[in-house]
Amino acid sequence: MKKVPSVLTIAGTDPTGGAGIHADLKTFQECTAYGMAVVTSVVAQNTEGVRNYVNVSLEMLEEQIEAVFDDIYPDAVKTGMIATPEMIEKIASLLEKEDVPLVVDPVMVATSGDSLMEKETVQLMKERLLPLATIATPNISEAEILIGKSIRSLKEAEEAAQQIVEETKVKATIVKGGHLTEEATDILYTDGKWERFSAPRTETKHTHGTGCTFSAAIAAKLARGRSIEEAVSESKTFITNAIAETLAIGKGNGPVNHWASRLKKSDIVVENARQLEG
Ligand SMILES: Nc1ncnc2c1ncn2[C@@H]1O[C@H](COP(=O)(O)OP(=O)(O)O)[C@@H](O)[C@H]1O
Ligand SMILES: Cc1ncc(COP(=O)(O)O)c(N)n1
Repeated sequence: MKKVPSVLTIAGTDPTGGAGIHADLKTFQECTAYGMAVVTSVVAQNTEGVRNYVNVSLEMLEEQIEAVFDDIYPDAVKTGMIATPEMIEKIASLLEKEDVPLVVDPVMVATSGDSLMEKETVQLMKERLLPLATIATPNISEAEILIGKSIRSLKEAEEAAQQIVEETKVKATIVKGGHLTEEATDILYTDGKWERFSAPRTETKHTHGTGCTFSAAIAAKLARGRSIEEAVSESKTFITNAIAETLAIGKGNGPVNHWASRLKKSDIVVENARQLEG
C-alpha cells in the first residue's frame, strides 16, 4: 500500500483560523499531506491583533510530541510560534533524536505588530533549533533580529541568508523580501548559492497568516519528497495564489485563501529571476 505523506506542525493557535496551527493544517490538506498539530501556546487573537496567550507546560509539550512520534512518524515537521527559551530547548532535545526534515519559521511578531516570543528566545533558537533544521523562513524583520543588522536591499537580504546559514548551520534559509522591491521577491541560500523567487505583489491588507502558510506548504512539499528548491518554488506559487484570491473577511488584516490554488491551477507562473553562484 502507498504510504500517505504526513506532516506535523508545532505552533500556536489562532481561533479565527488564519494563522498558527489552523493555517498550517489547512495548508497541509491543500498540499495533499496528512496534517498533525502539537500546540505550543493557546493564543487569543483575531485579524485585529493578539489579546493574550498562555503557553502549555513543558511536560504537556513533550507528551504531545511523543504521542505523535510514537504513533504516526511524520515525513516532515515545521515549527511556528515558540514563546520561551525553555520551550525551544524542550523541542530541540526531542527533535534532535529524530531524523526528519524540519522547517523552522522563526515567528517573532504577528502581522498586527504584537510580539509572540520572549526576547531571550532568539539566541536559543539560533543555537539549538536552527542547527537541526532543513530550512529557516524568516521575513526581513526576523532576519534582521537573527543577524543583528538592518537589511535595506536584496543584496543585503542575500548576505543575511548566507550569514544565517553559516552562523547556525541550518541547511537553507529563505529570506522573504517583504517590501524591499515592487515584486514579492524571496531569497533562498543553500549549498553555497542563492536563488531568487519572485511573484507579482497583490496590494492588500489581508496578509494574516502568510508566513505560517508559506512555511507549512514548504514542509508539506518536503514531506512529499520534493527538494528544497522544488518545495520553495511550489510553495511560492501556493502563497501567491492564496494572497491574490482574497477572502476579504475579518475586521482587520484578514486571512489568505488556502484553497485558491484549487481554483487557479498554474495561473501564476513563479519566475526564478536569476541564479547566483556563491
Ligand atoms: N502582498 C503580497 N503579495 C504577494 N506576495 C506576498 C505579499 N506579502 C507577502 N508575500 C509573500 O508571501 C510569503 C510569506 O510572506 P511573509 O511571511 O508575510 O513575509 P513578508 O513579511 O516578507 O511579507 C513570501 O513569499 C512573501 O514574498
Ligand atoms: C499562533 C500564531 N503564529 C504565528 C503568527 C504569525 O502570523 P503571520 O503568518 O501573519 O506572520 C500568528 N499571528 N499567530
